[in-house]
Amino acid sequence: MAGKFDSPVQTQMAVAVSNGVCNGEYRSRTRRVFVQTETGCVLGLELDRNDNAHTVKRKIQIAFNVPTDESSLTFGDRTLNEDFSAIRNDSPLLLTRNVMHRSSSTPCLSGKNLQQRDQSSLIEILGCSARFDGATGLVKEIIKAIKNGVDPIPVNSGLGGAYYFRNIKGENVAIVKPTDEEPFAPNNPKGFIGKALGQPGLKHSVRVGETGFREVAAYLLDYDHFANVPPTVLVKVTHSVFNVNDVMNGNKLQNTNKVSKIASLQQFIPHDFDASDHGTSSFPVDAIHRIGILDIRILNTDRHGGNLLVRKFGGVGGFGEVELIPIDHGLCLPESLEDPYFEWIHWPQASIPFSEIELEYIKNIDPIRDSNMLRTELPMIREACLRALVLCSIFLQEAAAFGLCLAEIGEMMSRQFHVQQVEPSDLEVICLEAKELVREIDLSFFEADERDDEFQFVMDCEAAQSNLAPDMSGNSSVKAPLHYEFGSVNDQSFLAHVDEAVEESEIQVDEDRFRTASRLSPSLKKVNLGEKGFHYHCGKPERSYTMGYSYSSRVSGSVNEQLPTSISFVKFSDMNEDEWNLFIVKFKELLYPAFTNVRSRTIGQRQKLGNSCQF
Ligand SMILES: Nc1ncnc2c1ncn2[C@@H]1O[C@H](COP(=O)(O)OP(=O)(O)OP(=O)(O)O)[C@@H](O)[C@H]1O
Repeated sequence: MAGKFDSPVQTQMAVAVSNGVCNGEYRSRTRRVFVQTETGCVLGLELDRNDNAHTVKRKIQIAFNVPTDESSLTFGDRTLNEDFSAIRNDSPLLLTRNVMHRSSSTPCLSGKNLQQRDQSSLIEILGCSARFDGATGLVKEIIKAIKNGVDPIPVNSGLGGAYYFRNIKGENVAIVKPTDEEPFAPNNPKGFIGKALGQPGLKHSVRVGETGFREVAAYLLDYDHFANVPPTVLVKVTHSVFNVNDVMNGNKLQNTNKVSKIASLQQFIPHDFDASDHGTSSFPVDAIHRIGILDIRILNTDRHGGNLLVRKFGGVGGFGEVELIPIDHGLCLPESLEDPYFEWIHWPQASIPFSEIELEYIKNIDPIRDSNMLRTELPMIREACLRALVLCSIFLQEAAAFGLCLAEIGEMMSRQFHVQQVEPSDLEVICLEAKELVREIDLSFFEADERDDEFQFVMDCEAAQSNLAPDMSGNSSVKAPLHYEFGSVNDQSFLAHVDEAVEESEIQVDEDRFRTASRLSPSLKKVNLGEKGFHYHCGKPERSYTMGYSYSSRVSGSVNEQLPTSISFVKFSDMNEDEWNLFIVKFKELLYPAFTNVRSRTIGQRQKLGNSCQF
C-alpha cells in the first residue's frame, strides 16, 4: 500500500536504529552527534555531558586530522559555543570554516581510517520520534539486502545524487538522497557543484545541504496522510556507492571505500508514470486538492509534473482511477518568500471549490502547533522557514474561508514574469504592506515619545519660567525647545537587523529603499525606485520590478528552463519576535480586502466548474 511504513510489530524487531535519548533527557552520560564537514564527510561522535564546542572541535580535529580552530559548529540557526543543551541525541551538526578561511577546504576523508573510528551501523535513523518508528522495518530490510550483496543503484534522473535502495529480492524499496550530493553541493555526481554546505543553493532561500530536512518536514506535516507524501526520514547511511568528488581538483573520485552521508530516505512507491508523461484529466479532484493544500502550506517551489508520481488502479492498462503520489519536497519552506511553482495551477480540477472535508481539514490546521512539532522533530530547521509555514498556512486558511478555490490561491502566491521583469505576487504585496504598517507603528511609538518629550520640555520650561525672577543680568537659563530629529523614515536605527545569515545576493530587493520611497499606504500609491524601477499602483498594482536578475540553468525531469533565482521581495529573518507577531496581525487585516479584490478581478474570467464536471 502506498505511503505506509511497515507495521509497528515489525518495528519492535531490532534494527540498527539508535536507541536515542530525546530532547531534554540528558541524564544519560553520553549523547551522540553526527558532524558533517562542508565537503560532506560525516562522523558519528560520542559527546560527554560536559562537552562544549571547544572540546568537540578537538575531537573532530583528532578524528578528521585537520585543524578546526578557524571553524564553527552550527546547528540550523545556532552557532554552538559553550552551551550544547539544545543538541539532542543524533543531531547532525555542520562544521563550517569561517569565511576568511574558506579557500582551503576540509578534505573529505572517506577512507578506512574514518570508518574505523565510526562505530555506527550501516543505516541509522536520526531522531527518535514515534512518527519515525515505522521506518525501522524498511531500514532492516535494506540492511539485510546489503549484507547479502544487493547493493543500492544510482538514479540517473534529477539534478541531485539519489540512490535506489533495495530489498533482498532486488526490488526498490527506498530512495536515498545524500545532503552533500544535492545540486551545487560538493559531492554532486552530475557536475552541479561549486558551493559549500550552508550556502544559498538552487533556490536562493534554500541552502545547500538542507533539502533533506525539508523532505522529512513535508512528510511530518502531512497529517493523516492527507496528501499521500511517502514516509520519509533523515538517516546517516554508510556505503561505497555514494559519490565523492575530489574537492581540490574538481574531479570525480573513483570511490571504492565506504563513506557515510546524512541523507533523506523515502519509501519507494511503485508507480506507472509521472504527471509530466500523461494527460491530467484522469487525476482525481480530491487528490489534486489535497496535494495543492500541502503545496500552499509549505510554499512548495518545485511542484513540477515530474514530482507527482501516478499509479493506476485496477485493471492492466485500463484508464480507470489513478492515485497521485507527491515526491521531492526538498525545495519547500524557503527562508524568505519565494515564487512557488504549482504545476496544478491551470488544471481544471484546481478551479473546483474545496469539498466540505477539505475545508474542515484546512480549518483544523494549526500552524503554531505545526511549527512547534517541527522544532521538536527537526530542530535544525531555521526559524525563518517556520515563519514561511505559519504565514502560508494562515493565508490558506483565510483564503479558503473566504471562498477562494485552489487555483485562485495559487495564483495569488505566484509572481508574474515578463521579459527581464518580475512582479511580486499578491501575497508578497500584502506582506510588504504589512511590514510597512508594522514600521509605521514603530514610528508612531517613537513619535509619541517625541511628543511626550516636547510636552514635558514645555512644561519644564513653563515651570522654570514661572520660578524665574526677572534676571536683570539677562542670563536666562531657558533654552530653545529641543528639536528632536528622530524617526526619519530613512533612519536605519529603527530597523531590527537580525543577522541575515543567508549570504545576500547582489540582487536582493532593497526593502529599506522600497519602504522609504513607497510608504505603502492603503491606496498603494505609485512609486518608482529610480533605476530599480519598482512601480506600484492601487489594488492589483501595475507593478514592475525591473532589473537584470540572474538565472540558474535547470534541467529538471521534463522541465528544461531558466529560472530567476536571486530575487527576494519579502524576508522573514529581519523581524524580531514582536515585529513578527505584529506583522501577522497586520497581514491578517489586509487579507480580506485583497481577497475581495481578487474575486472581483477573476469573476467572470474563471470558468466556473460545478461539481457536475467529470474528471
Ligand atoms: N518515493 C519515490 N518512489 C518512487 N520513485 C521515486 C520516489 N522519489 C523519487 N523517485 C524517482 O526518482 C527520480 C528522482 O527523484 P527526485 O525527483 O526526487 O530527485 P531530484 O534530484 O530532487 O530531482 P529534481 O532535479 O527533478 O528535483 C524521480 O524522477 C522519480 O522517478
